[in-house]
Amino acid sequence: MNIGTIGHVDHGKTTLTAAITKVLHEKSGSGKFVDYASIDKAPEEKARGITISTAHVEYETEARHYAHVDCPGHADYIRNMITGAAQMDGAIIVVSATDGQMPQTREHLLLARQVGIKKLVVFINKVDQVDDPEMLELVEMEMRDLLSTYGFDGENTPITSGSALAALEGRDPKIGAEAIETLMKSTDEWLDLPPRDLEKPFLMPVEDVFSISGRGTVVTGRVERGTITKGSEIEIVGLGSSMKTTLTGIEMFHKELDRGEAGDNMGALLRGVKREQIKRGQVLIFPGSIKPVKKFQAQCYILTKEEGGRYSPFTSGYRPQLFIRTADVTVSLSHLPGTEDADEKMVMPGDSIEMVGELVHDVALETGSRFTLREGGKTVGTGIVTKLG
Ligand SMILES: Nc1nc2c(ncn2[C@@H]2O[C@H](COP(=O)(O)OP(=O)(O)OP(=O)(O)O)[C@@H](O)[C@H]2O)c(=O)[nH]1
Ligand SMILES: [Mg+2]
Repeated sequence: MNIGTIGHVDHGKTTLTAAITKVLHEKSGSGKFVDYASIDKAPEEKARGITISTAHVEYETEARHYAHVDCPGHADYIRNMITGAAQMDGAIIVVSATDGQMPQTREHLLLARQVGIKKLVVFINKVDQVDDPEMLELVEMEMRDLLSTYGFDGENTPITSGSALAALEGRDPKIGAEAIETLMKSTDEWLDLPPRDLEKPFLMPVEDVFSISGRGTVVTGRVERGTITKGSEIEIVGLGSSMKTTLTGIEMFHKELDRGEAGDNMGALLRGVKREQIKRGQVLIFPGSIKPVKKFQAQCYILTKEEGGRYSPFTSGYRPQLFIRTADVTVSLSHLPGTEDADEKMVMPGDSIEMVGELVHDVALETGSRFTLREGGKTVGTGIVTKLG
């Protein structure tokens, strides 16, 4: 399962990450201890044209194997969560007992919600610095309220209090190692495993279309999710046209097969479809599983000029190209309904902002779909769909 630490700057995300690897390693001998310094000098990676620093560590409880992401700074969290550079199926939100919730606590919760994280666990950190038990209760109560405000189950979300630093330094086991064990037990029990790609409805983006004489039309692409068998009904949607047909053949590496699945590069032979009726950018799907749309809302991150993005701000009506899977369609971006001074309000490079998008052709989008915005051959932003229509 993919998880990560999120929360306000300095609240102890990296210390906690190191502490988890230490406590779990010492408890069972599995995994390996990754110290603070090696997590904090996170390597850079490139996702959707944006450079992000993310540290990946792995550890194991009795129940699960976790791949865990920790980012060095707030901007990296924003970019990571919007681009999905490192996916999180669940998260540990870290909040310092000395400060309580802070602006980035709220911002990360909102983003977590928008990227489709359904459940979180809470770690109230630095309890070694708080003597007043009422203070802890207050932080906990406020966190429950805040979780509910952002659409999580505030009432039942497990909250663990402890000290990541004590655990890392091997002292005060009650607030140290034992608290980490309680926290990990709560992640095992509360966070749900995501559905595997294979279990989702079939989807394959159209990369190329060929006409093979005597056989018909073949579409090539990489299956994004689900499985498909020869003879299945499928639907081809997006870019202004949609139709149903039968998949009469599956070909991989010049071999005829009966079945294809997520990750496969395949050629799909389609019954009664002409080459001109299909184009790159459409998707083959399990019939009815996605309705293509023109209008949507999305949380967008606009690159700074240092990141290779725009030098200047833009206003409502800005029209970059939206790239998703193999599709490339012009989109008009505007502020959400009800935004004050929506006509003049500027979006600056470096902003993370929710906007309305209107595409010139419909595209197979879902909440959680990720896309890139480009202009004049360079990436200017990235986004994740939060709402359709
Ligand atoms: N007293 C005390 N200090 C802690 C505890 N956990 C972390 N700290 C200290 O708090 C500071 C920030 O910890 P980090 O783990 O770097 O915090 P972070 O959330 O990763 O910070 P950023 O990545 O910069 O957002 C460091 O000086 C830690 O040693 C704790 O349980 N008790
Ligand atoms: Mg950190």
